Amino acid sequence: MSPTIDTKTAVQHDLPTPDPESPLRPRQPYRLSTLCVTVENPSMKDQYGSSSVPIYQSATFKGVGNEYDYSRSGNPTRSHLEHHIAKISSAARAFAVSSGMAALDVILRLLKPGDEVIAGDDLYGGTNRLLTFIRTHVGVTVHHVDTTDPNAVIPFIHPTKTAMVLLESPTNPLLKIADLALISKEVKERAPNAIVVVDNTMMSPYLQRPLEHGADIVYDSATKYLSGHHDLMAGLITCNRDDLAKQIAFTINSVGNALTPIDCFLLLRGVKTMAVRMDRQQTTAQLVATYLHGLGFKVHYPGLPDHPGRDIHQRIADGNGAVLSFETGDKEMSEKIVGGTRLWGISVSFGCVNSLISMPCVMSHASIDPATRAARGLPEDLIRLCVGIEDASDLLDDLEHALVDAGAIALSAQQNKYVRVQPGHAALNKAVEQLAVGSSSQTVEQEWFVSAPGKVILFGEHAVVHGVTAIAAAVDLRCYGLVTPRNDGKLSVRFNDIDNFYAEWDIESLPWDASVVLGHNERHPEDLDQPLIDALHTGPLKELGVEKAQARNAALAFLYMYIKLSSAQRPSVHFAARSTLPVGAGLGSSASFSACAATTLLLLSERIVIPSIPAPISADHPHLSHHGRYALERHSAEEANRWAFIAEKILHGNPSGVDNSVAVFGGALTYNRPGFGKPSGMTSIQGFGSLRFLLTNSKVPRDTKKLVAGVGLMKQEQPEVVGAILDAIENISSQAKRSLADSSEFGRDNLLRDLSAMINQNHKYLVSLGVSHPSLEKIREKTAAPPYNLSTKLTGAGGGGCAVTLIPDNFSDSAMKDLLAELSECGFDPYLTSVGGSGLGVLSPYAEHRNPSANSGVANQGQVTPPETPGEGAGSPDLDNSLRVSFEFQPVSELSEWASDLGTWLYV
Ligand SMILES: Nc1ncnc2c1ncn2[C@@H]1O[C@H](COP(=O)(O)OP(=O)(O)OP(=O)(O)O)[C@@H](O)[C@H]1O
Ligand SMILES: C[C@@](O)(CCO)CC(=O)[O-]
Repeated sequence: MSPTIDTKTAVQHDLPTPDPESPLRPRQPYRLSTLCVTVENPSMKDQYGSSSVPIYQSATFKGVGNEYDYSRSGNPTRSHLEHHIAKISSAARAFAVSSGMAALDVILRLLKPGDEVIAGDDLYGGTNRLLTFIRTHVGVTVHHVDTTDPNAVIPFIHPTKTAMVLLESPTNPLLKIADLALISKEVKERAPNAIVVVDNTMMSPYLQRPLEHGADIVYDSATKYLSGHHDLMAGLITCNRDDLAKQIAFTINSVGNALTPIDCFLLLRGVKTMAVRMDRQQTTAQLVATYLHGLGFKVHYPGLPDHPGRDIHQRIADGNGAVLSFETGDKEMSEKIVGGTRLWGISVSFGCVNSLISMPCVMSHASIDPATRAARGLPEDLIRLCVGIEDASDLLDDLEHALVDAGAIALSAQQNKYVRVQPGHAALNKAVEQLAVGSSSQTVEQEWFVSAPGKVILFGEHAVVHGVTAIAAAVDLRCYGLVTPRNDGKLSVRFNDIDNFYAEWDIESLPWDASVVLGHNERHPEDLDQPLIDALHTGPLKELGVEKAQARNAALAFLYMYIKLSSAQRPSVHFAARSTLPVGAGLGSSASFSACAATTLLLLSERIVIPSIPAPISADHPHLSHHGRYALERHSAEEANRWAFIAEKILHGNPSGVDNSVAVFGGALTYNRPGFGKPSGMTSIQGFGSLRFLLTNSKVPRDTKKLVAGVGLMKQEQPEVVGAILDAIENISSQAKRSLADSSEFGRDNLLRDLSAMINQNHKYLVSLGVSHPSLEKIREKTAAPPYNLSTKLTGAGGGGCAVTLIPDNFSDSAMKDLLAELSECGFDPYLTSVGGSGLGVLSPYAEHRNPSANSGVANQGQVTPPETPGEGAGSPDLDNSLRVSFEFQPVSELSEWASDLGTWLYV
């Protein structure tokens, strides 16, 4: 028969040491976190077995000679609490009073006139105030000494006069450590009648139990960690000595400051979660202390390796607590930081589940006069942080914002992190970010060369703006972006493809003040910063007339991102963009331009970084597999895509995001815009790469922004008609997605036949949306005519631009030649393209990856014209080694080959 456990007997076992279950396997005493949550008092069983201690909200109790008669003297809820507190404090007796100060008051009433008290010099302001009162009103002498140094205490210990030594460890707010054990021992030896009293509020019994280290009385402001929610005031006194307990009980009863029943209940409830709260709070406190310390602030926290007294603390306490303080070196700056946080509440006190920030000298310690504060080494600029249970990242983020806003830290481009701004430079704040060697903009040493593909949309253009699935793929035509240092305080751009446009600006003349500054890790909000756009139009772009709309828009997108991404460094650079794509022809030139501009600026501001070169697996194993594909990290690609989308918003008005996603991620994908109540994002399609397409540029200029807006208006005016068209296009995209996914089962011929039919169908719907053009219809007509019999649709925004024609596998070379000739005769530009290639790429910055034999100089020297604008590029320190001239003057037909010859490209 298996042994049965007599639960009734088990329940009656007193805590914390239940009887052993067997002599061979003795049970351990419960750990403190178990004790905290286990509120049981075997001698006070509840008559109904209530799970939580009832509130005996009664001033009096009936009867004579019973245990309770009047709540000032005793109350059952309070007895429960006191029993529980004694249990978790290694104490024989505990008393609950109305506040921490009430607890100290009760303790100080043990003193008589003529007694001497030794107290710390870094005490809580309230403690200090009460000590001053008893000094002046009771005739007690108080010696304030540095209790963190036992040698400073010893000379003040008088064998008969010293009646009390008042200690606190760690001290508040400087977190100084007192060796409670050593001082208790010294006091006992030198003044046997003196009592050692410890204020344990900073630690709570969970982390430190000074009675175990020789203290006679310990008190806690239970308003702090014990209750944990700043919803009650309470003080606790614990001791192991009967004589002291009797006197304390007498005082509490006489004075009438015992804790009320409801507060006893709340406090008991709080204590149950104390261990989990404190664990979380001190873990985060360690992170915060490490963060501030890493920035270069003087931080006071026993968890830091260089904290004085750390070893002593570790011997006495079980943790470092959740209060820390740090110095900024400037009181005004500290005030700004304290006022600048949102999550950290400005409040006195500590120990709450919510994080608090304060300046002790103007708040909790304001009752100590400034001279005394100075004498005790309490810095006026000290900020105290009391860490709560919020998400650590949110707390750090909030603090970082406040530090940045107050000018206490600034972004270091070299180190790619925030660093402390030395006090005195604080007033420069924003300017500090611009501080550079010799000029207000930062010196840049490196060139960055990037590229991104254009795209062809096979199904779903326009409809994708309104939530329909689009299917698109990267084409083998790309935009290239090159950023070159100038270092003369100027910023310049050249857009070769747009009338060889060139402009330059003094960096300081840019409208910095119009921009809402983003933190280093902060995302751009969904909406564009319209005041910045307006300021760019009326400022740096003012000179450009309406006829330069294309260049104006491209410059606007670039300057907008430059201001948003570079406000900390303001690098003096030249940005050049060139494309092998036709600009404004529906092949996503704007998205690939946007991806290039965004990526160069992200690299310059070090918001994205190129991963270090992996060690070769073996001498003959190449560093980079897949021709550099997947060498750029996913999160860098996502960041580049987010910023490319911002630029697209400037260029396009209401982009769906499909173009920039293809420009960054490459390949072929289905794309759904978020915000339409269905799954959004992209999925890659494998079968697309084998398809052949002919792209024919009608060369009819059009404006994507206007075309997209036109469809939007039509949808507003005829919601049902447009809604039905959108549904039909969704059907086509979904079917195409399935066919492409199943192409192996489905059969190649069937796939091509189906796709052809869907291309024709999709085009018809685009015609009904009003985005075709006679030139596009002519291309369709030519390609559909015998002997070609091909299917063609507009691609991209339509209204002109390009048409895409699907080329079946069996389409002969001679037919292709004829078709190309025919289209060219009509004045169109046909391109045979392959799709599904790489997305965003960065020319590897590592010397090992550069091709030493590459002709980085100008191809076909004879054809090259040197820069026309006098002085243009004068700021470039080292044009000989720069790619700039070669890049800008390379014939477009050779651009792609020249770029790939330069070295290894790292792709998304
Ligand atoms: N190489 C480039 N240099 C500078 N700006 C460029 C370049 N390529 C594109 N742009 C900018 O993008 C604009 C073209 O965007 P638009 O959306 O009209 O065409 P697209 O992106 O080629 O077509 P779609 O969006 O239909 O695919 C240009 O007017 C210019 O502002
Ligand atoms: C017309 C459109 O669908 C494609 C432009 O290339 C617009 C967009 O998706 O942003």
